Amino acid sequence: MTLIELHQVSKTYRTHGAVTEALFNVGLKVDKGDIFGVIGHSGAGKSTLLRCVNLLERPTSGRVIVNGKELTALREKELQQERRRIGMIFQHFNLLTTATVTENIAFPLKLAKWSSSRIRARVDELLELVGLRDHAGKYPAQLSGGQKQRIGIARALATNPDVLLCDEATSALDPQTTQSILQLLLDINAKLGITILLITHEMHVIRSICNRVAVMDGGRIVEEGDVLDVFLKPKHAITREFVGQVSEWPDDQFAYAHRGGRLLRIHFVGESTYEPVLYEVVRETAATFAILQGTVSRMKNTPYGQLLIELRGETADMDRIVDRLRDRGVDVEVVS
Ligand SMILES: Nc1ncnc2c1ncn2[C@@H]1O[C@H](COP(=O)(O)OP(=O)(O)OP(=O)(O)O)[C@@H](O)[C@H]1O
Repeated sequence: MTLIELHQVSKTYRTHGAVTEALFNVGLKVDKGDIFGVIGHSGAGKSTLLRCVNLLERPTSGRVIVNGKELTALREKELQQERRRIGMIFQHFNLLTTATVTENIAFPLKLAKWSSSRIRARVDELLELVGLRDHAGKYPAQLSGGQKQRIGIARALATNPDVLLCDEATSALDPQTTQSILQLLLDINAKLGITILLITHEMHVIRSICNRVAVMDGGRIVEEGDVLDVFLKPKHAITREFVGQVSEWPDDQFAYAHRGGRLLRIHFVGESTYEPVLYEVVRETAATFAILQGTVSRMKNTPYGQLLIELRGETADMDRIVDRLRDRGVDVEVVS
C-alpha cells in the first residue's frame, strides 16, 4: 500500500528578486512500512522535498497525497489535523530549551488537547520507548546530542503518526551515537510499523536502515530503487559516487597484474553469502581460482559478499563456471 505519493511536485523559491528552482516535477511513492532514504549533495533539494510532504513548504505545483488524503487540496484546518499523522525530527533537534524532557514530549499532545491524565500515560510510554525514563525532569541543555534526538523522536511519535519524516537526523551526532539513533529508528519501524522517510547526505545511513533509496541531484530524482540493487548496480554517476563512500573496495581494485586468467567480480546476496558456492562450482571443472579481494557486509538485515577472483584454466571451464555461478543466483561481472 502506498502511503506517501508526490505527483509532479515542483518548488520555486523567490526571494528578493532571486529565483531558485529547488524541485522539478518530482514523483515519489513510499509504501507503508518502508524506510525510504533520499540522498543527495547539499542544495540537491532534499530538505525542500521532505518539507513538501507535510506542506511545511507548499509546492509551487504538483500534488502531495499522504494516507490517501491529498494534502495540497486541504484547507488549513483539515491540514493541521492531517499533520498530526506525520511526525518530524530535525538535525538540530528543535527542542524547547526552557522546557523539561517531559514537557517537550507532552507539547504536541497539549496542542491536540489531550487530557492531562492521557498525556501523562502517553509520555511515560514514550520515555520508555526511547530510553529516557531516568531523564524525564531534565532540561535539553543537560543532555547529550543523542539524548536530545531521542526527545525529538518521542515528541514526533507522541500523537501516533503513521509517518516519521527525518531531516538529517543523525548529521550532528558522533558515529557511535548515530548508530544508536539509527537502531532506534529501525526498532520503531519494526515495532510500530511506522513508515520512515529520511533525507541524508551519508550513504552509510541508507545502507544501515533503508530498504528503498532515491538519489537527488539538481532538484530531480536521478535514480531510485531497492537499496541492495542500487548499491550493487548504481547507474547514475552521482549514485556511484555515493556508493563509493561506503565501498570496501580500494580504488586500485583493477590494478592487478594480469596473469592470463579471467578476472571476475562476484556479489553474493542473502544466504548464498555463507554457502561454499564458488568452491562447489569450480570443483566441477579442472580450473582453479585465486581470491584477490573479498568482503562480507550487511545491508540492513541482508548479508552480502563481494569477491574479486582470478580464474585460471581452459576457456570452456571458465565459461562453464560463470554460467553455473549465474544459475545459482550469484551476480557475476566478467572484468577481463
Ligand atoms: N527558503 C528558501 N528560500 C530560498 N531558497 C531556498 C530556500 N530553501 C532552500 N532554498 C534553495 O533551494 C535549493 C535546494 O535547497 P534544499 O535545502 O532543499 O537542498 P538540500 O539538498 O536539503 O541541501 P542541504 O543539505 O544543504 O540542506 C538550494 O539552492 C537552496 O539554496
